Amino acid sequence: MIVCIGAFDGYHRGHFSLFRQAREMAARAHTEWKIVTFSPHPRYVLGGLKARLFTLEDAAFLRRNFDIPEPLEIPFTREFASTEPRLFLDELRARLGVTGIVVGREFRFGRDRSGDGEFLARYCAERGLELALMPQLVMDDGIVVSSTRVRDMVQAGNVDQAAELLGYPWFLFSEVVGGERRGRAMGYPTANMLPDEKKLTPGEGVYAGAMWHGGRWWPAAISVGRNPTFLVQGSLRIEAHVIGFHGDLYGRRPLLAFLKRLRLMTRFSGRMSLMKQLALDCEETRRVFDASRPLLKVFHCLPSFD
Ligand SMILES: Cc1cc2nc3c(=O)[nH]c(=O)nc-3n(C[C@H](O)[C@H](O)[C@H](O)COP(=O)(O)O)c2cc1C
Ligand SMILES: Nc1ncnc2c1ncn2[C@@H]1O[C@H](COP(=O)(O)OP(=O)(O)O)[C@@H](O)[C@H]1O
Repeated sequence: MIVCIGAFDGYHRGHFSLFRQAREMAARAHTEWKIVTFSPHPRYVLGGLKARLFTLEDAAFLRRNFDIPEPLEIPFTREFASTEPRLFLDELRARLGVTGIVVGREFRFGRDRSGDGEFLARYCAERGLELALMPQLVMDDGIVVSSTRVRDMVQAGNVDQAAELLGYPWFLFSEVVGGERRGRAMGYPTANMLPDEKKLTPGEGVYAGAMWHGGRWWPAAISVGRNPTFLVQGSLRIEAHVIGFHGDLYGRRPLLAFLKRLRLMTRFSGRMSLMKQLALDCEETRRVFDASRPLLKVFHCLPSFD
């Protein structure tokens, strides 16, 4: 068994290069490969990580889509974090029959983060295990691909940049719940997406996006904000006007993909000026949606209903 060890908050282009390597090593050795990961996310337990890029449901969808085998999820606690690296690997070998290891070069694990590349090289050489220490992937513009970087981009509203690092648009699955029913009266009904507190929220603003519903993609103009035109201290909401759609979404759990931020949230003088702007937002959303069709094709394993 070839194991690919890491924290994995969803999967980005850097992870995919690790998986390619693991797949190749497994094929050469006529064996299988598997991700070994930790749950909850180590940085959530040790501090620093408040919200994830992707929920466990999102990650399961990504694995189906990208043909990634079911991972081994090791319960992560503070005690576990101080396991001797050698002990951790001895147990993993006994459990899975490990013949090779693939990790990112910057990966550290175990007591005092002493399980580093140097340790792994020694451990593997002494036991005849194959080891691949993969360098961090760097984009053409010099940006280093990492989950932290993608999280920062999504939180800053730079979802188009995030998509470049991920290899697919950042998305969420969430239940559609009722709102104040103002949208319909303006001619722009919006599906209110129930936020998941474990998942991060994109920066406030208006986005061009796409919703997968009823077996097809729809262009969706998305608002992430507190409805400042109508409310003084509204709560943060994610809502999507699905362009060209007429029907009921309450109680559904569609996938909403974020393609590009179009503008910041604005407090308009009234509903007429907001409606004028919404028409422009929808026009721009259609344009971005049409240009993003190749990116959406990356998702080829979508549910036929939701
Ligand atoms: C594409 C889009 C852009 C929006 N932009 C703004 C905005 O700039 N300012 C604002 O106050 N509300 C904005 N909204 C939110 C509307 O105020 C909100 O959809 C409306 O109040 C309906 O609320 P309801 O779902 O509770 O009926 C936007 C909504 C959409 C779909
Ligand atoms: N094109 C559309 N985009 C989004 N939701 C739509 C659309 N057409 C119909 N709907 C339905 O209308 C609801 C939103 O209407 P809206 O008046 O904004 O009500 P609410 O305030 O309850 O969200 C959605 O949840 C969905 O069921």
